Amino acid sequence: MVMKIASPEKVVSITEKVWQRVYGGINNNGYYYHHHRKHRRRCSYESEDEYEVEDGTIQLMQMGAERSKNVLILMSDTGGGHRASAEAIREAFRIEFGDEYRIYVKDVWKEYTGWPLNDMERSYKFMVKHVQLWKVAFHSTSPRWIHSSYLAAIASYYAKEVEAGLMEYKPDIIISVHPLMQHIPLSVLKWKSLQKKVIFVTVITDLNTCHPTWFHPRVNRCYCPSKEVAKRALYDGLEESQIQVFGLPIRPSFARAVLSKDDLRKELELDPDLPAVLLMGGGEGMGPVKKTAMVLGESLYDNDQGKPIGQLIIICGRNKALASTLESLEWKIPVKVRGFETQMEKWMGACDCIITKAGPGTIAEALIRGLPIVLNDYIPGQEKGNVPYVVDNGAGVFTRSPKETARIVSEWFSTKTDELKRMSENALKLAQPEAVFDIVKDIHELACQRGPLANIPYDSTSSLTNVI
Ligand SMILES: CCCCC/C=C\C/C=C\CCCCCCCC(=O)OC[C@H](CO[C@@H]1O[C@H](CO)[C@H](O)[C@H](O)[C@H]1O)OC(=O)CCCCCCC/C=C\C/C=C\CCCCC
Ligand SMILES: O=c1ccn([C@@H]2O[C@H](COP(=O)(O)OP(=O)(O)O)[C@@H](O)[C@H]2O)c(=O)[nH]1
Repeated sequence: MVMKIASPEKVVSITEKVWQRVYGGINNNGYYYHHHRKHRRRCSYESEDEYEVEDGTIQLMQMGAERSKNVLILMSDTGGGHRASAEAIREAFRIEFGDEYRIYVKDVWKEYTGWPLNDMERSYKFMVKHVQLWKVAFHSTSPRWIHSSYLAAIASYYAKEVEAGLMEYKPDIIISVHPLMQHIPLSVLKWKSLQKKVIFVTVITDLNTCHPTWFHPRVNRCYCPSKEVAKRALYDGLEESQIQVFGLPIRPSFARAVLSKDDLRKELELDPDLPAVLLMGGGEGMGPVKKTAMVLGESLYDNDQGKPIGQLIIICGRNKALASTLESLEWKIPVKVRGFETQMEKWMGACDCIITKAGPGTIAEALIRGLPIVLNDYIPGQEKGNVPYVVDNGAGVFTRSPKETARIVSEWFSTKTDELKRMSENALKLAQPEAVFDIVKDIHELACQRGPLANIPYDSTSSLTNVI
């Protein structure tokens, strides 16, 4: 590309200003712009004419266009699914766009605000342990006037803190992967007149019966993992143009890695021949894991032949008490007890079926690996609809009874191998491994449509109040 530049001195001084504004100085390599053109997907709004320096303004805009865009992903560790989706998005951005985007995954509430926002993990754990309490909280906050007024009050109370938290990362794009992270940041952006400058999208991580706090009419996009969720979004007042249905974002290691079961079993030190069932309960090791493990320990042992017909892998997530209890037990069959695992794709890839509570992340991952699913529990509200999603599509069964669970798995491993195979095929039909890539590409399109990066007036002190 040929650029028409008024004078080198002028370019350097303007460039310095831009870099100072954006990063607080010139970049390390002394590069200004179009040094990263190798990437095929860069926004294509640059043209020869646009580089012509009529005045400083155009030049400033183009420099801005060539810096990395800052993407802030808002999440909270209420369960393991929001972080898993946030990490999936970060990784997909890296794979697709290299250093064109700089990604921050943050729980801004926890870092910057006070009670109750900074304590959601604990409150959520407490409420789902007392499941009736959660049920009441979920359903009583569903009407829009209730949650909107509640969240508006919190937004005004913590406006300064939220503003500081958001501005710290100077986001060009904000992605929320949490149901309680639409209203408050969007209110703050509105108050600061930044709504037209910062792209705000929601990536919903519930497959069906999600809470209406996910749907905010002022988002640029709302990515729904299923048609059912998209219908709810429309019903709640979002426009069709705001909605995209790609699937639930799952870590690219699930979608892209080619894994051989034999190799994985060797690597994970599992029995190479015995069919394997994976038992888990989300990131927190919730649900009837212990009881189910104990019954399975008996039913996967063939007393007549005096040998096991299957092996059991139990992933307890962050539930350390569960892991240590299970480790202390004696087993007749091969059993592996693990804590929080970071390479879930390997454990799932080594197994033949899975038993889990109806967590959307685990379900979507299991579908990609073609694992038939026994759902043994669900959290009322947001996880309830995941049960028909799996069962009606023939990818699994639901039972709360550990005995029934053990019977089903024993049959899958002995007399009903055909059923196991059929369900595995149905699971693969439902899987959407490319969803996370479709989502980041669509966000990239939005960024391109927005044109060269706006000079968002983020001040290095991280508070906007000084500059607007
Ligand atoms: C007028 C009477 C009102 C009575 C309300 C009673 C109490 C209010 C207290 C709490 C509000 C509860 C919020 C309900 C909306 C939650 C929306 C939702 O779907 O949340 C789900 C997430 C967890 O994510 C899910 O995890 C699952 C697995 O575990 C699974 O992965 C699923 O896919 C995920 O979506 O829940 C939360 O994050 C809940 C956080 C709980 C915060 C409690 C804070 C309590 C104190 C005050 C409330 C402050 C802010 C909330 C504002 C509530 C307004 C909606
Ligand atoms: O040891 C573990 C246990 C769980 N997970 C991941 O945590 C997420 C759990 O999300 P889900 O929506 O199933 O349930 P939640 O934990 O939110 O209740 C899934 O991506 C799991 O693969 C993980 O990475 N390591």
